Amino acid sequence: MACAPHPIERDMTPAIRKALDKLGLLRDIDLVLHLPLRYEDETRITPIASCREGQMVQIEAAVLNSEVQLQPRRQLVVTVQDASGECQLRFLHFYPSQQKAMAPGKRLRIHGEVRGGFWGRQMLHPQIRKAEGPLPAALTPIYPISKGLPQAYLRRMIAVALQRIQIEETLPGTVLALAGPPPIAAGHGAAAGSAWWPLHQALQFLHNPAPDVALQTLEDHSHPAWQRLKAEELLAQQLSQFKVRQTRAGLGAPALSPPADISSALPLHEQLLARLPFELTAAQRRVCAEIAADIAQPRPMHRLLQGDVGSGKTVVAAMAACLCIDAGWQCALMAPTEILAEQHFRKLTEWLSPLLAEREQSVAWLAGAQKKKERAAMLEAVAAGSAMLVVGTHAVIQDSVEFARLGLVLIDEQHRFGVEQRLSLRKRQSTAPEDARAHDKGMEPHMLMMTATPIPRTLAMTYYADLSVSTIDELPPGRTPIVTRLIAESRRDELIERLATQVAQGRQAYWVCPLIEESEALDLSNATATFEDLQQAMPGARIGLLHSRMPAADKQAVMAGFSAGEIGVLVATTVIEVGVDVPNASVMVIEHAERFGLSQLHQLRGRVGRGSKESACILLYATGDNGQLGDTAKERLRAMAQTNDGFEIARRDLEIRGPGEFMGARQSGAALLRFADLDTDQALLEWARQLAPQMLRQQPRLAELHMQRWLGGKWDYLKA
Ligand SMILES: Nc1ncnc2c1ncn2[C@@H]1O[C@H](COP(=O)(O)OP(=O)(O)OP(=O)(O)O)[C@@H](O)[C@H]1O
Repeated sequence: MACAPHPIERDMTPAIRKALDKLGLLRDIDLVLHLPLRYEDETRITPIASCREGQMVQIEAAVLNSEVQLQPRRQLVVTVQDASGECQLRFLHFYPSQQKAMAPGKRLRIHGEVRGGFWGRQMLHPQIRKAEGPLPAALTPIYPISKGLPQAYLRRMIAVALQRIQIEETLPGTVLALAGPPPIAAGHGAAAGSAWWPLHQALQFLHNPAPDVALQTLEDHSHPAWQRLKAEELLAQQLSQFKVRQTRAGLGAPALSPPADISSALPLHEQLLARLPFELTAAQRRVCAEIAADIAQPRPMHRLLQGDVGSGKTVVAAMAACLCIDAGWQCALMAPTEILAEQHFRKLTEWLSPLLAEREQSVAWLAGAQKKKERAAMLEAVAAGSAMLVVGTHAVIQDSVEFARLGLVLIDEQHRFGVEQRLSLRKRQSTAPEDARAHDKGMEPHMLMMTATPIPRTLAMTYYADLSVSTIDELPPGRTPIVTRLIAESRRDELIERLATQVAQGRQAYWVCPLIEESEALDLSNATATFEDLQQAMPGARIGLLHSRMPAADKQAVMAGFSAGEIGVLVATTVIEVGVDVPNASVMVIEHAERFGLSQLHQLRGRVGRGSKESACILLYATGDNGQLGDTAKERLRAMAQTNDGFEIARRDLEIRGPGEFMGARQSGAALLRFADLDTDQALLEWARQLAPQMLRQQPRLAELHMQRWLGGKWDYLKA
């Protein structure tokens, strides 16, 4: 949908444009669907004498006095007065311009939370405006914003968009006429109204609610206007899921079962089993059988393989690749980072290359940083069909890669790839021109996505059309549980001393430095500083440094040195987060652990405890100015120390972060739920589930419009 120029675009700075882009606010419809996080009541003035402690209020008062105090710390203290009394405003950070705006004699409208104090009523960092013009008639919406985008500017943009947009109803007339939203589950807010609110009215209301509304119903999203919006969103998501399902039902896939007249003595997967230095666990055998049965069908498999860190997913992937190759089809494995892809490549080549070589077949490697000549040779082998297994990063799915007969795609850590990349790989079909292979055309490869971050079943079902799930719920034998300890940053020196002793005894350790959002440079300096510190503190040990900006060859060299046991301590940014497998490493130190998400900490911790050695994970945490760690941060870190179970950690992570963040939805662009909540809105979800297939059949135009509206560009993509 083209976007007409916005009337206030002339004041748009590049920073604002960037922020709007980041928030996906490109069309009028995106703006009107960008709903407030909360509201402030600026419609009335409360006399100072009636303000109660803890209340959010707006007062109108004149400045009596304004001074910068230096004790107990530097702050601006402003005393204001109305006809009923006085109040003190305190600002710990302030600009000279603010000081000027609050000079004695100025009349101000002041919005903030009232606190009691030794000197009477106070407000800390209230919002200040000049006392002029009439009071607004509606509550003031506070929107989610991004750096560079002022609230007031966004508010103006949304107001203009609301004025000029024509919103066509997409709920079928019969639905709107017959019944209202399903009742809200007990304990989740007020009951909804009895009829559906028209969409236009619901949007107008949510952007400008009348001041007499019960604020609670806006905050807990139980208001009928919110119900309408959540219903819309869930319907769009269900429509897209059913649509994808419909499309997929019509697709074929190669039935990957071994040919009856197999000439070699043993099928490839049995040869692999015979070569492995270990036996498969019962859980690994079970999931292998599930996958084998599924890819033997002539319709595309769409399966998630989940297993805790270190549960042995790689060998299952290798077994699946063997089945595919035995059936005469190629297999591709894609990993999100070069380190991880490289490690898979090394392992799979070690396991499979000798076996494939006997059949004049090979394993190919494709990555971004690759010599032209090598890449060309690989591409040729892939196109000719002699490279039966292709391993790499997203370079595997570039247009220049043509497979002769792609039968199976394995995606590691699927939630790190965008939905576009996944779909683009799925669309890879046989390009062979010969008639003999004409039947391969129009077929989709089977897909197996692997993850160590288990996705709760209901969530998976809601986000992915007909996804089957295989779970490895058992760790290989002989693992000793990892002991996790929380240590305050103030004890860093003590920790380094102990680590030095352990490294001298032949133990290997990772030392992970935190990711500081939006500042790769800072990340780097952190890791480099730690690297230098450790070098000084442990003159006897070899310390390695690994970060994402290093040239691929250097990364490989460092990883190889660590794998071979030559490097004692590997200082790294989170590039090692997923999948790195060095069984001898037995200590993991995570600096600023409080900045990581739970699943990420679990992934990092999973880099140790892979051998039979006793392993330890040290979560180094920094405390705030007051010497304390915040409650949520503490709760998170304690959860890590309490359990080694990835499923339990995923459950707690989901509780803390909500499904969108948890699924890595920001990057994935998956049909996201911004407003609805899968826990509290189950009745609405059920309603949408029932309506979606019916609407696709009976009102395809409305269904299409509805998806366009909610999913925009993402929907164009899913449709393709
Ligand atoms: N059945 C088994 N018995 C013994 N060792 C095994 C078994 N299966 C796998 N392993 C070994 O366990 C280690 C972990 O396996 P793998 O790297 O496949 O785990 P993963 O599930 O991919 O973990 P992550 O999610 O952390 O990448 C490897 O060194 C692998 O060789």
